[in-house]
Amino acid sequence: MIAIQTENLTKKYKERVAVNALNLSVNQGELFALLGVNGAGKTTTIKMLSCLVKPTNGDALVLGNSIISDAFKVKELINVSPQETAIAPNLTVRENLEFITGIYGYDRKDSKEKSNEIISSFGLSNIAKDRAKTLSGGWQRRLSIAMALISEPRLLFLDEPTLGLDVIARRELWTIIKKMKGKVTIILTTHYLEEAVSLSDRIGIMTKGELKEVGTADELIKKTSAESFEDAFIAIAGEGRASV
Ligand SMILES: Nc1ncnc2c1ncn2[C@@H]1O[C@H](COP(=O)(O)OP(=O)(O)OP(=O)(O)O)[C@@H](O)[C@H]1O
Repeated sequence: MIAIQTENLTKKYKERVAVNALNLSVNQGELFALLGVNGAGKTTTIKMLSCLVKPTNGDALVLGNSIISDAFKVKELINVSPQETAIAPNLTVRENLEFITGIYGYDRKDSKEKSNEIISSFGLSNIAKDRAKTLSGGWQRRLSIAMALISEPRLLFLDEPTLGLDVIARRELWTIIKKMKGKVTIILTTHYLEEAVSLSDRIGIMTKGELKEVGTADELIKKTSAESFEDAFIAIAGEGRASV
């Protein structure tokens, strides 16, 4: 089953083409990493697929629903864990989770049950009573991803989930993300190449708004006759690098 199928998906900001006729297919249950240098069009792609930005041309089907004509349905099926965490700093960890269950209409009993389930699966028990603002960056990201899963999305966008985290916090989040694999389709954007290699089933590399290559890390290495994934990435994405 296909989770995402884009058809010439395009976004222009005045004369600037942010995403150019993107044709991408992502399978259900897949963890797909979308890579590219700054300005390649990753965030714009995610914004269109999550119905935050309207395409200029083309369309995309998310679990069979058009992001243009069925945006309401698409929004019910997806969730986004944004780059900037979406937590309320003055609420405790549990209150943050219960705030979201409230938004999704859980009654008090179900809300408690759902929050307990998430607290347990995300290892948040010891900090459940702590205010979110007192948590380290890694734990805030973990809470933010946990909150995005409350609506039980079939498709989850993780936009640079480990940006700025230390190596240990990053590895801990990888473990959390690996546990989610297969249960929910995940689109991950990251600038950490080893993160994409470690977590993803397939990788798509964007350059100047276009999808240049798609494949497993090994396939991309072979295709470019590179010695490492980093070399393969540079060979594919390097031409899109704006001069500084
Ligand atoms: N709201 C906007 N108005 C005008 N131009 C925009 C807007 N959003 C993005 N762009 C432009 O579209 C292009 C793609 O940007 P986008 O943010 O999608 O890239 P990205 O791959 O996510 O980059 P990064 O890795 O830096 O987050 C860039 O040239 C950017 O300047």
